[in-house]
Amino acid sequence: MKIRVGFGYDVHQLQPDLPFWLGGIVVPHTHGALGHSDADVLIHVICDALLGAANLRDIGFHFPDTDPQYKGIDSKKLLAHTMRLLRENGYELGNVDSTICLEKPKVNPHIPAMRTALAEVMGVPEDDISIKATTTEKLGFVGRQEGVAAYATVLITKP
Ligand SMILES: Nc1ccn([C@@H]2O[C@H](COP(=O)(O)O)[C@@H](O)[C@H]2O)c(=O)n1
Ligand SMILES: C[C@@]1(CO)OP(=O)(O)OP(=O)(O)OC[C@H]1O
Repeated sequence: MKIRVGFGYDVHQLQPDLPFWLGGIVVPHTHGALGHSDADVLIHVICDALLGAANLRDIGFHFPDTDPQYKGIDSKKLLAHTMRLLRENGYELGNVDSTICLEKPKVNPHIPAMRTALAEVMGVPEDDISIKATTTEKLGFVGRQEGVAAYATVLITKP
């Protein structure tokens, strides 16, 4: 069996009065993430980690932010498409581990709903998706609440 790993990193600005899409759900907050899509930074890093693991370039290659068809798109659709690409190339997901870097709000109460949403889109058990969160102790752009960052690592397998 072939086993490969992939890694993803992404950042989005936070702006007032936008819906805060994160992990496939809307997290109640005064600010939301700004992007060409719905700016779901957690989904974007999972897509990038999956694409990287299969050596299939990155999210901007498959879904360019110059293409109007992706304007405001629900990132769950990008994740579903990424999983199709992965499976077409003979891979299946082993597991995802991820970290959201965000000063406020606390996202811990929302992590179960994010795992449920992502597992459904990806067609995998919830147990295969780990989501963690950390502040940056008020340091940097995350600490100043100017942005949200995320990291993901995935393992994929091919029989
Ligand atoms: N936006 C966040 C940030 C953190 N958490 C949870 O709080 C714990 C402590 O965070 P520190 O940055 O102070 O280490 C962290 O382990 C998370 O469980 C959160 O829910 N939402
Ligand atoms: C998802 C895409 C496409 O709508 O747009 P953004 O929401 O700006 O996200 P980013 O992670 O900057 O890059 C990928 C883009 O191509």
